[in-house]
Order: sequence, then structure tokens, then C-alpha cells
Amino acid sequence: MEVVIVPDAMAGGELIAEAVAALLRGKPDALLGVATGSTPLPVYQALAAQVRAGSVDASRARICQLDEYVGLPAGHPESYRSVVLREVVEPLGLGADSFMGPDGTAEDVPAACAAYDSALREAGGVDLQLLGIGTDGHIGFNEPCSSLASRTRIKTLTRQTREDNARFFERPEEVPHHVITQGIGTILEARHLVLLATGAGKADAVARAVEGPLTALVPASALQLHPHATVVVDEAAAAQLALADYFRATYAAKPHWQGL
Ligand SMILES: N[C@@H]1[C@@H](O)[C@H](O)[C@@H](COP(=O)(O)O)O[C@@H]1O
Repeated sequence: MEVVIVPDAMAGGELIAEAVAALLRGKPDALLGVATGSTPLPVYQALAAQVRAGSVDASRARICQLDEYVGLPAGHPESYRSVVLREVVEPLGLGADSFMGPDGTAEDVPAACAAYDSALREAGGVDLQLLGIGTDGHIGFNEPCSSLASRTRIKTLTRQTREDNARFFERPEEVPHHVITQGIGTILEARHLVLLATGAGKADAVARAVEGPLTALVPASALQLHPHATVVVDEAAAAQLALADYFRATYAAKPHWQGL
């Protein structure tokens, strides 16, 4: 696992956007797994700016969702489908046909989960999966004690996650209890995992994920199993990392051509 400590969220966004751009230059139809929440927004803004500036062509990129609420009406502005279309697909100048995600409105939820897991494989697998981290260490919506081998399935949100996400809804009780999320086993199949965490509120979760034991109690610790996992953190989110100085020195000495 590589840990990169950046000065702030903007710098993290630019660094990851450059990694995505480099991927697209080599593989124009790469499948990019995107995360929701506030943290990845600087990545999407920086990538859209690169597209506008002509430094990368994203016109053949394919986008896939990490997770989705169950039961929000189709077109609800806070469904993750709506969020990804608004924050990623449209700013990159892509159409809805470049985009895939689990169907949170399906009557048969298990079938929708299995269909999405298969669709990701049939699409050739995710090239780069961007991840955030929940304050309880979740990735996607894999809450603590999710199986490390899990596939895309329905999960029940913890009270903490519902409270954390209440800011996106008019009333806290509107946050759905259930979600569909790529499983941890599914996420681990992506060729490159890039987790971005910013702010002091994530420092504990980051330290447990990066330096703590591999445990289902901290789902993000599963990144320790992946051969190409990058964790990008700002100074505030890095505050509890015992090896921060080592991570800084390693990145400072890294040959530029290696990228992330
Ligand atoms: N399902 C999403 C996660 O993918 C995201 O990482 C997390 C943190 O969001 P934020 O970046 O807003 O803290 O929120 C939600 O739970």
C-alpha cells in the first residue's frame, strides 16, 4: 500500500485526477469506479478541468458506481445515480450510456445486486476504483463486520453512517436504511484502488485502515490485501499515522515516472 500525504483536499484532487488522466491516455475506454460523498468532489472538478483544457480526452471513458441507496424514487437528487450523473458524467461531457450502476429501485434487490456484479465483470473489470472512507472505516457502504469476501449485496446502514449522510437530505429520517454496495471482494477486483480521505474527522479511520490489523471491523483495512492500493490523505487525515514521516520520505523519493 502506498500512502501519499498531501497539503490539502485540492492537492489530493489534482494528484488523483492526474492519475486518472494518465490511465485514460493509455486506455481511453478505461472503466472508472467512482465514489460519492463530499471527499472525491475535488477529483472530479480537477478531472473536468483537465478535459476542458484539452490535456486529456475522456470521451470514451466508462463510469461505474460503487453503491446506491435502496428505495429512493427514480430521479431523486440524492440517489447516487443522480449524484454521479451530476458530479462526474455530465462535467466530463459523457452521456448516460457511458455509465452503469446498481438499480436501487429494483423490486428484486438480490437479483439487481447479482446483475451488477456480473455487469462489472462483463465490462472487463474496473480499472481504477476511487474510494472514500466512512468515519467508521467503511468503504462503499460496507459497514463494519462486512465479509472481506463479500460481493455486491444489500446492507443496512449504521446509525453513524445515516447521521453522517443526513446533511444531504432535508430531514434526517429521509436517509434510507438500506443500500446496495459493491462487496469488499468485488472492490478488491479493481486493478487499482485509490482511497482519498481529508479532514480530521477521518484521521482515526485512516490510521485503523492503514496501520491497524486487517479486520472486517474496519472494512477499509481490506486495502492491505490489494497489490495496488493508494491512500491519499491530507495533513489532517494523516494526523494519527505513526509512519507519517516514512510515507512522506518514500513519496518524496519516488521516481516521477511511476505515477501513483
Ligand atoms: N457510500 C459513501 C462512501 O462511498 C463515502 O466514502 C462515505 C464518506 O463520505 P464523505 O466523503 O462525504 O465523508 O460516504 C458514503 O457512505
